[in-house]
Amino acid sequence: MFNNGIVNYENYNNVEKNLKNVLNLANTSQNAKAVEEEIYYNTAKNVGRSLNVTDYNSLSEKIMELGIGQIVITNMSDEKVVFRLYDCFTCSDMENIGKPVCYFEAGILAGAVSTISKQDMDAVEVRCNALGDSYCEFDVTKASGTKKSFNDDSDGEKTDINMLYLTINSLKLAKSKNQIQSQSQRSTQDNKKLNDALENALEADNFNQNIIDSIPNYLAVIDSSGMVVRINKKYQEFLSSAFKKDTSIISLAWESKYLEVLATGAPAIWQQQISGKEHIIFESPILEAKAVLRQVIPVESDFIKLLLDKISVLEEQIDSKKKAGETEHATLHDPKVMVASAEMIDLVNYIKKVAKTDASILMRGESGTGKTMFAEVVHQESPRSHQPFIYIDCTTIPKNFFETELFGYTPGAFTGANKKGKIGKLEMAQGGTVFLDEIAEIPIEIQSKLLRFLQEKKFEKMGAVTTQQVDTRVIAATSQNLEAMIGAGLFRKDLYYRLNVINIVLPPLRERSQEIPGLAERILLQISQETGAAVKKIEAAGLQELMNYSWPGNIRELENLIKRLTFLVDDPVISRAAIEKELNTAESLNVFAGVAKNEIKENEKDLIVRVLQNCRDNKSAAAAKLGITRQTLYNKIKKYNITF
Ligand SMILES: Nc1ncnc2c1ncn2[C@@H]1O[C@H](COP(=O)(O)OP(=O)(O)OP(=O)(O)O)[C@@H](O)[C@H]1O
Repeated sequence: MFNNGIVNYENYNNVEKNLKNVLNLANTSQNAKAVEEEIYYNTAKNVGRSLNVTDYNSLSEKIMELGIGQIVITNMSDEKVVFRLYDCFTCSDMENIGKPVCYFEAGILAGAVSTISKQDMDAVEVRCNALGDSYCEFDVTKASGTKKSFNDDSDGEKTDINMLYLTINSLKLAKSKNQIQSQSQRSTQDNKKLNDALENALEADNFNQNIIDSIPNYLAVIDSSGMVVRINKKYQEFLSSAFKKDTSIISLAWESKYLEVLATGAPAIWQQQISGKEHIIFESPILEAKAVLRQVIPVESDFIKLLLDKISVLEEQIDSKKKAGETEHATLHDPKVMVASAEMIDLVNYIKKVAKTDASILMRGESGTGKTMFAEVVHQESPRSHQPFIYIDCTTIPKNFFETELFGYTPGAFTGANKKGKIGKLEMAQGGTVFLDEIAEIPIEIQSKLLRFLQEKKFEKMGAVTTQQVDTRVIAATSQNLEAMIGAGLFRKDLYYRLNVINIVLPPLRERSQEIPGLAERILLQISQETGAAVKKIEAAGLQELMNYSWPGNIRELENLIKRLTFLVDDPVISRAAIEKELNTAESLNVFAGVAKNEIKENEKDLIVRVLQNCRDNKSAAAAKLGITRQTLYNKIKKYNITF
């Protein structure tokens, strides 16, 4: 037993012993490490089963979604499936240690293939980064019956699944924490995803006390005032006296970073010696509940040692990059694409991975954040890159023309139709990619036809009696709130789910202001390459000014502003004063208006309000600056319920 926050490691061993007993493995001839690997393997196998994947495509997507890596099947028969796993979650950063270590991944694949093939399968890892290979390879074959699993025990299975999900989520959080240079640079999008994942894992079981009790880590929930409002059995066992709900962490003498975690929304992870043994303390936010989930994980198992090794490798990498003062770039085929923050590098690496699949993609983000540019990146990075990429701006197609634009028509399909008929854009892009920009504009009647195309790759031209099949990948983009449109009956839910197989959210520039210096530098370089003039620089205080600005027009607006400044400023260095002036003057509003004219989208209301304020509510002046008619401005004021 312990006090002053000192954890007695013996109890963790007891928990582990119990687990081993459940598995009936403790008395076998296998050594302790093998037993532990077996536990993780079997636990992961049950998770693999519970993924309920029905085919290898969905398995591939699921593996990617869980952040485990990217699988490729290299051999498949009734007896055996061989998987290669790239970017393996466990071992991708490891050096050769002479033995395979990915029993986690092996278990997940074994479980998932068991579900798909409807027979019990086991996986053996034959290649691994930890064996000196550059990827992992798993042979998944019919189970011999020697390995144990929890299949017959549904409660056990559920418990394992929760344990594994929590562990995976913890690892992901720990990993991402260490991959990012500072908390301030941390992507809100990532934070949200990770937080959601954790919350889902918890909420799925209503944070049931039985479940937290079954987790062999010490677990507690701390509320925003520092009260420990929940604690699991394992943790309780370490306290010198019985735990009473709502005890403050100070009185328990726990070192906690709950205040920092709640303030930043980012998890805190550190290592601490407790009772002479190393432990990982991991505190992550449960934002909805304004609470912090604290886990104490003994650093005794090989599993945690592997994690720590990985963390230190990542830390070293980050340090050396910082020292070198480099900005890491994800290499892309298109040199125009600028990626200048850790967050965007992660996103680009993800885009490169999903590009290799055929799944539909939904790009989301405000106008000017790069949806079109990154849709092209997906195409260029995909095996379809030598086939057409066709851009369709759905805002420019009249309602009645959507069907013929997308699907085409046969000769004489309607009065006035072209005698030769018309090939639709989906057919034109055969073998390639169609990018549907502002998909929310597609009328609901056409949405069902598009849905069928996404499901079956089949459609009928207008007026046709035969069905056609074409192999075209669809990428869609929207700056609209599709969920609200579904609620209003304007967008089909099934189409939304179908498109949303892969969801890429491009954050607005104001949320990635640390990218601005890098972006500005590259824009200046690009201008110099285009004009042949010397590359200009921006004064440091000027960059700060750019970083503080809210960029309603995002990167497009930044590009326009910098282009304008390079023409206006003769000096080789663009000063803060020039930037300030440009951001504030009527000219900058005109640039802004140039942006606005093309971008009457989600941030339109904000834009109109700002321009109206700048024009002191003079609607004629505001309409002129926005590049729209007075009547259109009135319509929009009414539409958005703008009051003065
Ligand atoms: N990462 C980037 N690197 C370089 N240029 C970029 C980047 N992201 C966006 N841009 C540039 O910003 C401008 C706007 O990008 P893009 O047209 O792709 O945005 P969008 O989200 O599709 O906008 P809209 O919704 O208005 O169609 C383009 O000129 C594009 O080249």
